[in-house]
Amino acid sequence: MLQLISATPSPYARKVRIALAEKGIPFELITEVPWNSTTQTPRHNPLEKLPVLILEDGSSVYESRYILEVIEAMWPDPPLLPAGTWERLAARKVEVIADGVCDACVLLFWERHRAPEHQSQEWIARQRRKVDGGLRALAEIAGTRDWVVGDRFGLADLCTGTLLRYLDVRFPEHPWRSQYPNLVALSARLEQRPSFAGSVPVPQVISDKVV
Ligand SMILES: N[C@@H](CCC(=O)N[C@@H](CS(=O)(=O)O)C(=O)NCC(=O)O)C(=O)O
Repeated sequence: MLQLISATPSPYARKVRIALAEKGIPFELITEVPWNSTTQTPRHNPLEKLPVLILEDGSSVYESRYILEVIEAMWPDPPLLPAGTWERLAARKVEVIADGVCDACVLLFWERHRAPEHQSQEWIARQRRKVDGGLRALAEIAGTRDWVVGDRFGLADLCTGTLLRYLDVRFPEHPWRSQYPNLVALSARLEQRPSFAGSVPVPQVISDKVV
């Protein structure tokens, strides 16, 4: 059976969990804390990051964007990408923005884990700008349409939804809910999907010293 190495707060792993669930593909969920020395992740990804999709032949696929491409190629129906070239590229651009905001959140999270005297306020401000700028761009793209790109659920919704709920876990004080009512409505709609309801992110316990 397919296996997915995941972590409870991971927005990147949630992207894959949702994609597999939307396509009805059964898989074994292996929940890890990649920050602890006990993690198995490095055995399957030389970059030591999850998510990692372990295929039936034991080979491993990593990097969420690439994992989703492999899933789309192996199990094309229902498609998560629009058929038209430019709509497909528009969905990929939304993934770039959403992943970039998640990346900035991760950097912010770890900077704040440093002792106060070692935290760089300039670095924190820089990551915060990326989060704010990315959210602004996503709110503009999403508008008040039912779906972020195209006329049905797809990759752009999957990435935007996972990012928004991740903010609640890693950046709960961010005012996006008061800034972007259209994103609040989109998130609420997406979280009602069984694929989202079955993969709600929660914080994890990190026992090792990471930074
Ligand atoms: N670009 C990667 C990012 C994956 C990533 O950063 N994963 C984190 C876990 S989480 O932040 O998603 O919860 C990780 O494994 N980090 C371990 C490490 O960076 O060594 C993807 O999209 O898959």
